[in-house]
Amino acid sequence: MSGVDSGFIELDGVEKVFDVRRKTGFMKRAVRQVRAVDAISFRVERGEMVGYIGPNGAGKSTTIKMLTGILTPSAGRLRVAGIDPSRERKRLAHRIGVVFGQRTTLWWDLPLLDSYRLMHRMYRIPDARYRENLDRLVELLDLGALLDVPVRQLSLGQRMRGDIVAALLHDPEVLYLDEPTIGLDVVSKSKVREFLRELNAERGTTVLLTTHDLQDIEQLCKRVMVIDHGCLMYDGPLAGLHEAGESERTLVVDLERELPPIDAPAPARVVRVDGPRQWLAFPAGESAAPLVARIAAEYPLVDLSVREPDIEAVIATMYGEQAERAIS
Ligand SMILES: Nc1ncnc2c1ncn2[C@@H]1O[C@H](COP(=O)(O)OP(=O)(O)OP(=O)(O)O)[C@@H](O)[C@H]1O
Repeated sequence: MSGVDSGFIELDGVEKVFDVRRKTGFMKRAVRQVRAVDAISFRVERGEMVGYIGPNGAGKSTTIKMLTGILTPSAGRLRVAGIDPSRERKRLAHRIGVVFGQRTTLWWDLPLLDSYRLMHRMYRIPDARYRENLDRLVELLDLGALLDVPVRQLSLGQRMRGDIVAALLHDPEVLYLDEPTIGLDVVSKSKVREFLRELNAERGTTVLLTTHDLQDIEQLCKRVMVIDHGCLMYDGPLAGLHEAGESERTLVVDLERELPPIDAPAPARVVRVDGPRQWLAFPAGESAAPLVARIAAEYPLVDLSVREPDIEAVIATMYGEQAERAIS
């Protein structure tokens, strides 16, 4: 695939409409159409790591299913590495890896290693490459001690790391991750994120990441796309999304003792005080560092943490603003 403005993943006016049949009476059925993806166009270049986010039912999974060839678009043009996924699903399967956070592609009753052996054969991975990839991935994801454990006995975080290895054994050029950190504890989340960063930096793997956790995006993706009601609402850096959504992060500060509200530089401000604990809201697009430095210098600080806004709230604000602009 060549061409100056051709991306590695390309969508042009892609749509997916589902016919949903509903029983309305004896022998009567009504057909309702659900437009899950509505004329979406974007390009992702080779080696990019992009967040694909949106509220429940927005159309994320439907897009990923079209990108893997599981679903055929109702309209539009879609290419991954120059391949039309729904026409050449098998050929594409050798070039992509998929991880669904909520489901496993591993065999539930088999030890991890047996699942990997099956993938070795299924993907016809050359022996030397399989061995090399397995050794490297197992080491990077710290799974050495778990290879003989049946998948059903693994914790969620271990299973997720096991799934990531499975998705990468055949050296895919592109990896789709659907909620890869959902339900994981802080340590497992950071292991998965660190691994993905390294994979992208060292191997140049193109990554499309679906998540409800804005920290996944913040720590991994320079670019984020927001989809809602099947439409692409935003495509740009995360900071821009925060500006568009005017979202705020919260700095939770624990002081040595109860004190009057902290005198914070605007637009940061105290939004709640409870004994020695105070909550300060500040624009999510800005760094917390200057605010933290000032508080640390002027107040008897014991501890602090930063809370992220949730995606639903950011998108709801974006929507509210668009609706207001449309009315005025
Ligand atoms: N096979 C199907 N038949 C009918 N409607 C469907 C089908 N698959 C998805 N939909 C509908 O299409 C819309 C988009 O669903 P999709 O699963 O792509 O959303 P999502 O963004 O992945 O949501 P979530 O975050 O909840 O996984 C929803 O309204 C959903 O009910």
